[in-house]
Amino acid sequence: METFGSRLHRATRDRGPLCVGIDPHAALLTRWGLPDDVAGLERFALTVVEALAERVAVLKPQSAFFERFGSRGIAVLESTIRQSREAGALVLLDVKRGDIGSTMAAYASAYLDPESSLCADAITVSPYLGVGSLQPAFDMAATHGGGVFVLALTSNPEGPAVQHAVGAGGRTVAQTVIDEISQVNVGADPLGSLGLVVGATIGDTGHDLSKVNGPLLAPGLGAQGGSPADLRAIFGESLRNVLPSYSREVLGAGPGVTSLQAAADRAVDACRAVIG
Ligand SMILES: O=c1ccn([C@@H]2O[C@H](COP(=O)(O)O)[C@@H](O)[C@H]2O)c(=O)[nH]1
Repeated sequence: METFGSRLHRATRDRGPLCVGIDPHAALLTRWGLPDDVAGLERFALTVVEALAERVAVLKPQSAFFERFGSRGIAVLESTIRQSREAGALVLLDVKRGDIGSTMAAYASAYLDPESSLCADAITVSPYLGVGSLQPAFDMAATHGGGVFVLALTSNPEGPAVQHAVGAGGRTVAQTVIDEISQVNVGADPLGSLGLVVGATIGDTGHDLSKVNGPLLAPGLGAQGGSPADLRAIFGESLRNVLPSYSREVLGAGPGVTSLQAAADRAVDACRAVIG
């Protein structure tokens, strides 16, 4: 079985280093001329899939925008995941789960077990209950060739108050998360399957990402003010492992399929110019 790290490495080599978020904001539905209801949600999500799933390496549905429509929104999320994967994109479900280990095992079944209708290639998780509490998700990912992206240095301005706090050992909370994930990825080739989320807006914080040997998801590009040029200062020599992520910047080009494709092409070209 091919690991997620290997599949992601191949996808970004073949399609370019780009993740596009599927974030059906109410404002975007309106801008696309769609109703803010389940029918609008479905049209929006499946238009993005039609435009981009055969084109970009990774699609990242934001679960919150589907959950807000209840069970019918979840049904749209299921079909969005399934159709994206069938068309060849890797699906990173941005769901930011994190809980005590026994509950985490249920989340892992929901999102990383191929038997589940919500199974994605990878998910985002929060390490706030301790990186060790995420072990059931790491185990499920390893068993089925999935991936897990752990929040480390998030793109929002509130993040540093927690993530830059220094613990008893003199390391920041974020560096502790980075180091624990780095240990799991030791020796993985070409890339580990455990990734980190490091925002494109954070600037040079002095955190050491050099040993991660796993994918570094960089949200915050475009709408939040980050640009591909900012990635160099944040990631330094780890730049080759960065997966830049845009949502509103690309989605704002819709509803036309060709306009969405052109926006994604512009984004991947800008990222390639920095990452290679
Ligand atoms: O640190 C983080 C972690 C996740 N996100 C998510 O990425 C997208 C960003 O959307 P844009 O429209 O490109 O701003 C969104 O789903 C966030 O929940 C993040 O922004 N920062």
